[in-house]
Amino acid sequence: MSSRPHDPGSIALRVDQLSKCFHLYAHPKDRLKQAIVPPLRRLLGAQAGNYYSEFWALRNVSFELARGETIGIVGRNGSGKSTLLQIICGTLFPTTGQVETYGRVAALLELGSGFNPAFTGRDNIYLNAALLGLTQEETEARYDAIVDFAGIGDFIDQPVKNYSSGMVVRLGFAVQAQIDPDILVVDEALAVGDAKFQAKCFDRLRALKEAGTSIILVTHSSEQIVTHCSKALLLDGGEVLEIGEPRKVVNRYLDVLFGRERLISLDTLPEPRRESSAGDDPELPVSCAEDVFATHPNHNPHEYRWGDGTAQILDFHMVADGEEYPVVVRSGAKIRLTVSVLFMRRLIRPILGVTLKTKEGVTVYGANSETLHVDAFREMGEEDSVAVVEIEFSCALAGGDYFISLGIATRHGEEVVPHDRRYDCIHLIVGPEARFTGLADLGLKLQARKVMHESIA
Ligand SMILES: Nc1ncnc2c1ncn2[C@@H]1O[C@H](COP(=O)(O)OP(=O)(O)OP(=O)(O)O)[C@@H](O)[C@H]1O
Repeated sequence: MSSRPHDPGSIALRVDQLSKCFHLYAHPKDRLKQAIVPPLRRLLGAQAGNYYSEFWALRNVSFELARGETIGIVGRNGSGKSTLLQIICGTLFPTTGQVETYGRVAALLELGSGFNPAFTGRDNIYLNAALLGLTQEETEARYDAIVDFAGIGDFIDQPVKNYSSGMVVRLGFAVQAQIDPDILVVDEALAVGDAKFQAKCFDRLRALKEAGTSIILVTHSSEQIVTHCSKALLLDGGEVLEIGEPRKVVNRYLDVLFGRERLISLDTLPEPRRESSAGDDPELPVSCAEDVFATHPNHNPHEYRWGDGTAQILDFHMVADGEEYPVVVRSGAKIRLTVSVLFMRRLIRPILGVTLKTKEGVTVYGANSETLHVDAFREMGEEDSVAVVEIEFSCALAGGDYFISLGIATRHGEEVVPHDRRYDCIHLIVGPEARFTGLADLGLKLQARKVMHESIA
């Protein structure tokens, strides 16, 4: 681990081939044996065995972070996120590999990290700031801003042990974020604060980023990753599974969380059998025999598709205000989507899901045939049959780009088995709309009436 005051160009952090091995002891006494026996045996020239088993929490992790860049780190519980952060912050040593940081590193790692519970909030501010390398004068200059940001009122003169967990996080974030660090590490701690405080923290993170601070954000929230990060890294079993564009990494993370991992990719999905008993019905706007999904204008060529292929979403037809496959949709238009699903094998109680997201990946709406209690769809799934599904919704959205995802899955107990997931497969462009601001049209009604002075009297 090395920390340098000047950055070579624009790099704030370089993690190179980082690995961390923990020694696990089956019994506490094995730790003592390990400290004594192997060194003795080696001294006597004998072969020395070990009393522990090795556990690699991180393996060959490499990435770089530029100045002003925000990286989101995601992964299941136990995937190695905290271990990585601790090594970056210098509180844990790597087994092999290197971390180079350029400038002052501040970290909000866990509740109250760095706080002495017996001291008051005020004392802890000075203590923490000193640990982060600030002089007494520098801390005094920032003191009011820190207290103001934390917003914990008179509690600032109480010992930290009397604080609620939310108050500890507030003070912790206030100190770390007001000292203008070069690298700020935020580990899930923000999840403890209330929504208003979280919004305030993200405003502060935005200001820091603009001033050149690089941020490492560990969170289980996919939305935070796509909204706040310029890139993301997915850890699984201590290894980097994916790094790059946040939306892509988050999609992969969702696979890992909900889908047992990607089973069959788009390129290797088995060809639908053309002799499907359903055949093609000229009365239907969608094909029931061939996968022609990608031939339509609204198809997104960058869709992310995976599943085990035992059911396949073959085709879609979209109409908005009577126009087929519209280039631009009017805000408020009625959209009708017809989708065909081919069951290659018998599936019990299939579920069809629909999600609509902004281009940044924020979910606007999501529902499926189970949550909507569409009993008719539960009965589908006979081998070689095709289900044709009609979906209708009102496009009450602000102008902009949106993506629709479709998915077909079944449930085996708690586990969801994905058969064909087509993330972001349909691109929807909503035309500009001046009636409202924000994301969705809630149909707000505003009425006014004039009340004359006489009628008040
Ligand atoms: N000191 C330790 N000794 C032994 N094993 C450890 C130690 N610290 C962490 N581990 C193990 O290393 C793995 C990675 O742990 P880590 O806390 O980094 O995961 P994480 O991704 O942060 O998980 P979470 O999302 O639950 O916080 C886990 O299997 C954990 O049990």
